[in-house]
Order: sequence, then C-alpha cells, then structure tokens
Amino acid sequence: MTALFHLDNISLRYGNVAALTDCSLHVKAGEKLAVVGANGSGKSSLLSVLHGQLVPTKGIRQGPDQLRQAMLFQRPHMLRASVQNNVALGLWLRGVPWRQARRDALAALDWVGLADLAQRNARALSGGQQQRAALARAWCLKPQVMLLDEPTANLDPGAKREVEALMADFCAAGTTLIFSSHNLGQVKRLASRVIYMEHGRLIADLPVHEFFNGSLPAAAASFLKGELA
Ligand SMILES: Nc1ncnc2c1ncn2[C@@H]1O[C@H](COP(=O)(O)OP(=O)(O)OP(=O)(O)O)[C@@H](O)[C@H]1O
Repeated sequence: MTALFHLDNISLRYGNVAALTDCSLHVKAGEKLAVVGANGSGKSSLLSVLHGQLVPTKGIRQGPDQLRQAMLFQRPHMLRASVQNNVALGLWLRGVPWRQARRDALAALDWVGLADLAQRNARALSGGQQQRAALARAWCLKPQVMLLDEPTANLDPGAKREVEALMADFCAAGTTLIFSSHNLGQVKRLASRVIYMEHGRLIADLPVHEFFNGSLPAAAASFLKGELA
C-alpha cells in the first residue's frame, strides 16, 4: 500500500493543555484506521491534525499537496439552507457550476436515502439525517481520505447501522477511512487497524484482530475490559 501521509513526533498544545505528545503515525492508502481511547485522550485533536485543520505545536505532518480529504464531525455544521443546497455548495466552492452541483448533490442524497428531504431546511433534519447529509456532502468530493470524529455518537441503533453502511461504501470505493469511536463493536466491524490513545499519547497501534485478541499493553487492555463490560 502507498503511504499517504505521516506524522513525525508531533505534539499539540491548547495554551497550557498538552492535547497530543510525541505522536508518530504513518497512514497508508486504503487503510481503515480506528482511533480509540477515553474522553480527553486526544482523539479529536489527532484527527484535526491529520486533516490539516490544526497545526501541531511541534513535529511534522507530511502528505501530498493535492490529497482530497473530507472530515465529518460529531455534529455536522449545516447552513440555514435546503439539504440539497448544503450538499451542492461544497461542490460549487470547488468550481463545479451551480446547476451541475445541484444535480450531483441530488444523486448523493439519493445514495444516502435522503432524496425525499432534499428541499427541507437542513437544520430541521434529525441528528442521524444530518450525519447522512454530511456524508453525502463528503461523497460528492470523492475524497481519498475520509476522517470521521465519532460519527455515530448519539445516534439510535438504526441510524448507526445506516451511517456504518455508508462508511463501508466509502471503503469499497477505495477511500482511506480514519475514524474515532467509543463503540468497540463498530471498530471490530469497520477497522483494519486500531490506535489506542491515552493522555495525548499513542500507546498501541495494532491490526484489528491483534487489538481484540490480547496483544495489548496493560493500560490499553484495562481500557478494553472497561469498555466491553
Ligand atoms: N479548544 C480547546 N481548548 C483547550 N483545551 C482543549 C481544547 N480542545 C480539546 N482540549 C483538551 O485537549 C485534550 C484532548 O481533547 P480531545 O478533544 O482531542 O480528546 P478526545 O479523545 O477527542 O475526547 P472525547 O472522547 O471526549 O471527544 C483534553 O484534555 C481536552 O480538554
């Protein structure tokens, strides 16, 4: 697999708070990387640095200049506009003519099962529907890398399954998937590799079967036991 980008010994501080400390990570094309750890362990910060949205205080983030990336947040930001226009806008901002952008947006909304709600105010959608609309917005951009920060937190089991199925579609299309999750069942279902974080440090980095089959450092093993309890 081709290396997409890597973090070389990066640290990130928010004022006095050390969110990430000496993290090194290589991400290869086609990987399905899950980032797990307790609240405040640095998962969102790591994803934001990988996305290039936050610049590390120390260390180097390297990657090709032209990488197409999309990031999905726990609560996606929707503009006060129709669902279709919310999705179309992302394309238009990248130079796609407006009429074409609206057509592509509708096709993407059809893919996520929201075509019927295309004209509704995006802010009036439920959490699960907004998450699917955000996935449609990302899908249009044909990203090589898709980063998702706890994409199914606060969703009911049905909505979770729908979002997971869409994440699997991204993988099937060859998109590299990097997601944080507190749902270890989801990690088992979707990931090929798991990173475990603690206090801003990468403690374990293992293929998914090794992560769940006891090859963990003691701290990560106790986290896993707690989460599965
Ligand atoms: N904007 C900010 N300003 C100050 N401190 C922050 C900020 N964002 C995060 N932090 C701190 O940085 C650390 C890492 O936070 P981060 O959100 O990356 O963790 P997380 O693992 O994603 O947590 P959660 O599972 O609760 O979403 C925490 O100590 C957090 O309090």
